Amino acid sequence: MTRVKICGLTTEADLETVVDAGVDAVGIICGVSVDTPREVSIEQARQLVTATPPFVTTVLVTMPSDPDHARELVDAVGPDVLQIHGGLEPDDLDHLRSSINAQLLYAVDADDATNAAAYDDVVDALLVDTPGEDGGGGTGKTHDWERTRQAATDLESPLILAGGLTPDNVADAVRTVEPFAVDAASGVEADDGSKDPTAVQSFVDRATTAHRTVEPDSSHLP
Ligand SMILES: O=C(O)c1ccccc1N[C@@H]1O[C@H](COP(=O)(O)O)[C@@H](O)[C@H]1O
Repeated sequence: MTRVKICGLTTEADLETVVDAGVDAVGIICGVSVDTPREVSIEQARQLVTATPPFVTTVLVTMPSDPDHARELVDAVGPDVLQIHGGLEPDDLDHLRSSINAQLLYAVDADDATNAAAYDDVVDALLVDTPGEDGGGGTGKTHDWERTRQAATDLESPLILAGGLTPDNVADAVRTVEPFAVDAASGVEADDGSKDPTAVQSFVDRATTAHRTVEPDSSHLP
């Protein structure tokens, strides 16, 4: 079954919303070089990680200036997984992975998914996203899922599909790409930026049942 991560929690109310909906992982954004309403302070990130119940994976999403910066954030926040967006080289990630007490996930640009192979051996999972020009995520933009599916066939690492996923398109995305997991930030938010309970529940339900959903057969209709 496809796993679900919901990203960009900023409050304990968001945490409760997504945990109640049955997510597998929660994303907390801290230390990014782009302007985003989803970024929290190190202290808030640590509190959200601490408040997360057992059996829910905590993911620290960051854009470190260098591997030392990433290590400091992991030590301060204590997540289960570190998700890196931005320009670290495979060698940097290889060293980083062996020196942190967390698994490592690297976000690759869907426009450059062939580049993912260079990172395949040095991370625990690859996330394919539709980043902005500044390299950050949370753009709410989808990409060519067929191309991502093709790129994924050559990869050993579990693939996490991100970029513009919503309750309306996630089932189609799962059936097209067949990812290990899906990840959404902006597509499940209310107007005030909080995680919308109805949208989050619908996203989880549709992502996890996508392969069971049979499209209505209209071939017999005139
Ligand atoms: O969400 C952000 O603001 C963000 C900022 C900087 C790096 C990553 C960010 N979010 C990640 O972007 C993708 C997809 O977001 P969306 O669903 O298109 O809004 C997701 O992996 C988030 O973890």
